[in-house]
Amino acid sequence: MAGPPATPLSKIQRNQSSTPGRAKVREDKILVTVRMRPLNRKEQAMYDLIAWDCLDDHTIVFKNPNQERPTVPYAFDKVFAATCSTHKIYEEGAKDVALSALSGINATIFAYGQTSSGKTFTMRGIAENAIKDIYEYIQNTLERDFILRVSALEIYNEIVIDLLNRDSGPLRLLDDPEKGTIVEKLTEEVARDSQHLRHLISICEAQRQVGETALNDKSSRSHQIIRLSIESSLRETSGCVKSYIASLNFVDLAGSERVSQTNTCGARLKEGSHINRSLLTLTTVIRKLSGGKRGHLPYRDSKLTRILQSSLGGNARTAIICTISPALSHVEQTRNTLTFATSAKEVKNNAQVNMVVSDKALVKDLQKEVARLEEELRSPERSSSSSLRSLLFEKELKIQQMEREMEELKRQRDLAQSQLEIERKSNKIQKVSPSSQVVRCLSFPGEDESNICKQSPQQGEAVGRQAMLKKLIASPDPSILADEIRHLEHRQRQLFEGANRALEDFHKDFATHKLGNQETAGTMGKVLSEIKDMLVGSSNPEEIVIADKAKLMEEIGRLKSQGNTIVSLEKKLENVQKSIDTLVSSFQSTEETPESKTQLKRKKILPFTLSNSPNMQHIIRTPRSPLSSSRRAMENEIENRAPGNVVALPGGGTFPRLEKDTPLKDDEICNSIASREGSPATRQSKSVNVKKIQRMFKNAAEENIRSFRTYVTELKELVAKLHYQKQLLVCQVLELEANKSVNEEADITAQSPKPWHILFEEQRKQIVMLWHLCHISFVHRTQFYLLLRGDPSDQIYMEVELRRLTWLERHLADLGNASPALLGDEPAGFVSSSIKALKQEREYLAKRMNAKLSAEERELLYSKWEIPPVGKQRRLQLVNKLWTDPYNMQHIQESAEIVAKLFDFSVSGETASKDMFQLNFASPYDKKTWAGWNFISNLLNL
Ligand SMILES: Nc1ncnc2c1ncn2[C@@H]1O[C@H](COP(=O)(O)OP(=O)(O)OP(=O)(O)O)[C@@H](O)[C@H]1O
Repeated sequence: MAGPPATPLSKIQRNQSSTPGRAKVREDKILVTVRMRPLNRKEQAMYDLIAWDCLDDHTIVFKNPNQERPTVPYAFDKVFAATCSTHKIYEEGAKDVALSALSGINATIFAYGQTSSGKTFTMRGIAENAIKDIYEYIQNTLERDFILRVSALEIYNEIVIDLLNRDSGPLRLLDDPEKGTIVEKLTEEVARDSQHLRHLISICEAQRQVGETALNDKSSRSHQIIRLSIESSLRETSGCVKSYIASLNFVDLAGSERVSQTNTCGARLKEGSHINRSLLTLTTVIRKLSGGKRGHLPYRDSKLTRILQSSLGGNARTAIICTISPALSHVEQTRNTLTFATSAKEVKNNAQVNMVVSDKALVKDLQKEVARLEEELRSPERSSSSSLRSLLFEKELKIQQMEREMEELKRQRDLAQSQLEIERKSNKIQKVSPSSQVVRCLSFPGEDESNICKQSPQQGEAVGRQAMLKKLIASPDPSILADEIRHLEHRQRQLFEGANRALEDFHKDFATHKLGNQETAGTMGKVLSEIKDMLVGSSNPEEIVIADKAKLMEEIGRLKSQGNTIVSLEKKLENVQKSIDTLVSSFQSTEETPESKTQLKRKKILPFTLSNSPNMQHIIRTPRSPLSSSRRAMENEIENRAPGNVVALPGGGTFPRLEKDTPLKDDEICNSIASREGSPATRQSKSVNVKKIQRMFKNAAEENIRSFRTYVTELKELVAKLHYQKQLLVCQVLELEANKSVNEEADITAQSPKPWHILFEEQRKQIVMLWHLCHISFVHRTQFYLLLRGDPSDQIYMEVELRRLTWLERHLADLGNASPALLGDEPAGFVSSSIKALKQEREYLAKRMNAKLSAEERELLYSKWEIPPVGKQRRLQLVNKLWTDPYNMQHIQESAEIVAKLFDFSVSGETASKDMFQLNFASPYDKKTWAGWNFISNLLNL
C-alpha cells in the first residue's frame, strides 16, 4: 500500500472548489462527528442508564443525573443521536470527504471509540454507501474512464497483515521519500464493478482478527484499513490533463478502552497493550497537531500513525466518526472519546488535487506563458502602474549617472583632442588627427557629424538619451525599453563597423611597415594576427531585425549570442592593446640603442621603403589610417625646410610647397613623391637627408601607434559602456515582466522598505520553501544556501532565484501538477521526474557517505538525526531526512552542511562560484563576463 503522495502546501484554495459534493463552508480541518448508539442488550439487562443527551445536531452533553457538577456541553461538526441511521451519518459526516477521491483528493474516514461502541457497525455502512455513490458517479461521468483498485491490511499487535492475502505473512513498512510510508508487497486488486468490490471487502472483513471481550462478543482486535485507489482519465486524447489519482481509506480502529475495563488477560491483554500503544500515539499526534505546533510529531512511534501519516495533518481530507456508548457505566470512556474528538477537530489538513499532467500539456502551458509575457511587453497600458513608474524612475536615475560618467569620459577625450589640435596647429600641420578619426569611427551614421563637432557632450548624444528617458518616464512602456535596447544594439553595431574600418586601415599600414629589428617584427606580426582575428570575429555583425513581431525567446537567444560577441571583442581589444604597448616600447628601445643606430646607418635603408611605390601609394591613399600621418609628417618636414635645403626635382624644379588652403589630393602627393623617388637627383638628395627622414618616419610611426592605442582604449570604453547600458535595460525589461505578477507585493514593498538583512532572511525562507515545493535538486539548494549569506551583492541572486521559483511554483500550481501522483510504475509528468531525480540524488549521496565520512562521523550523525542503531540502509535513512523540513532553518543549515560535505563543496572563491548560478551583474569594468542570458534562456527553456 503506497502512502498518498505528498504535495506542496499551497493549493488548498484552488482545490476546494473542484470537489464534487463538497460543502464549501468547511475548510481543511478534520470533519469530526459523534455517533451515539442505542443501549445494547447487555446494558439494558443491567439497567444501565443513558448518560448523554444530544441537545441539537452539534452538541452533546452529559446528563449528570446527580446534578453534582455543572455539565459542559461538547460541540462537534455533527452529533448523531442513537436513532440516527447510518445513511444519515454517511450523508452528513462522510460523503463529502469520501467523494473527494473522485476528483483526485486523498480522503480518509476513521471510526474511533471504545470497544462495542459501534465502530465496525458504522464503518461497514459508510463503506457500503460510499461504494454505491462512487459507482453512481462513475456511471454518470461518461467523459472519464475510472479504474478502482482495492487493498486492505490490518495492524494486529503491531504486525501488518495483508487482508487480501493473509498467507503472505507480516509485511514491512518502507519509507519512500516521495510516497511516504509504503507497505511492501501488499496485494492490490482491480475492482471490476461494485459487486466485485463488495466481494473483495467482505473477504477482508472475514480475514480480520476478532476475539471475545467482556464488552463485545466479536470485538475487532486490530486496526483495519481498507484502501480504494481511484484513478480517472479523460476519454478524449486532448493532451491536457492525463488523470486524477487519489486514495480513499476506510479505517476501523480497534477499541480505545482501557485494559481494566475489558477484563482481559493473556492474549487479549497483549492485544490491548498494542492497541493502546497505537491509539496512544494517534492521540498524541492529534493532540500535537491540534495545538498548531509543527515540532516533532511521533508518527513513527506506531505503525498505525506511520501508515496514516498523510491523513493526519497531511495531503488528505479526513473525517473522524467517534462512536460512543450512551451507558452511564461507560461514561469515562465516552469522555475520553469526546476529548479525543475535541482535539481532532482542530487539526488542519492540506489536501491537494493529485493530477497527472502530460509533458505535452506542460510545454503548452509554458508556451502560453511566453506568449503572455510577449503580449505584456507589447501592451503598455497593461503594465502601467505606480510601482512600475517608480521602478522606471529609479532606473532612469541609474542611467543618468552612467551618462554623467560617459560625459566625463567624453570631456576628457575632447580635451585631449583639442590639446592635440592646438599642438598641431602650432606646428602648422594641416591634417586630420587620429583622434578626430577616432571620433569619426565612434560616431554613428544616424548622428550629424558636424553636430558632434559643434556640440558639447551634454548637447550631443546625451540630448537624445535624455529625450528617450523622458519618454520612458512619461509612459512606462516596456516596448520603449525594448526599443532602447535595440537602439543601443544598433549603435553597438555601428561601433563595430567603425572599429573594423579603422582596424582594416591599421592592418594595411602595418602590412606595409617593415620597420625595426626582429623583436619588433615579431610583435608586429602578433598585432597583425590579432587584428585579423578581430576582423573575423566582428566583421559579420548579426543582422538585427527586431520588429515588434519578434518573439521574446528569439530576442533573448539573439541577445545572448551578442553578449558573447561583446565579451570576446573586449578580450581581443585588450590583447591588441597589450601588443601595441610592447610595440611602442620596442620602438623606443630601437631608437635608443646605439647598435641599432649603427645598423641603420650601415644598411642605409628607410624605415618605410618609400621606393616601394605600391606601398607608398597605399599609405597615402588610406584616409583614416593612423599611419597616414607619417606622410603628413614628411610633408611637414618638406614644408619647413629652408630654401637652401630644397631638394631638386627633375627638370631643375624645386619640391613643390604644399599650400595649406589648397592641399594636394592623396594620389597627387603620392604620385609626385613616387616620381621624385625615381629620379637620379632625388637619389642623391635621399642619401643626404636619409637620417632626417628616418627619424621623421620613426617618430610618425610611434605617434601613430600611440594614437591607435588611444583609439583602442576609447573603443573598449565605449563597448563596455554600451554593454552595460544594454544590460541595465534588459534587466528593466525583465523586471517589468516579473513585476506584472507581483505588482501588489511590489507596491507594499515600495511603501515600507525593509533593511536588507531582514529582507534576506525572509527571502531565504521563501526560497527554501519553494525549493521544497518545486523539488529542486539538493546540490543546487546547498550551493545556493551556503554561498549566499546576506551580502548586499547577493540581492540580485536572491531576487532572481525567488522569481524563478515563484514562476515555476505558480506553473505547477496552475497545472495542479505539484503532486507526485503515480500510476503504478509509470512516470507521471514533470513533477514526478523531478522527484525521481531527487531520489537518485539521495541514493548517490547515501553512497558517498562511506567515502566522505569516517565511521565515527557517520555514527554521530545517525544519533543526531535519530536513525535507529540497528536497521538496514541507515545511510539512506539519514539522507532521506535531509532537506525535509522547510520550516526549520536549523534543519536546513545542517542539511546543507551535510550535503556540502558529501559533495566536497568549498565555499571559498565565492565570486567565482556565484557565477554558477549564471548571473553576474558586476560592472563590465570589472572585466567579468555577464552571463545573465544563460539564466534567462534556462528559465524560458530555450
Ligand atoms: N448504532 C447502532 N445501532 C444498532 N446496533 C449497533 C449500533 N452500533 C453498534 N451496534 C451493535 O453493537 C455491537 C458492537 O458493535 P461493533 O462491533 O461495531 O463495535 P466496535 O466498536 O467495532 O467494537 P470493537 O472495538 O470491539 O470491535 C454489534 O453487535 C453492533 O451490531
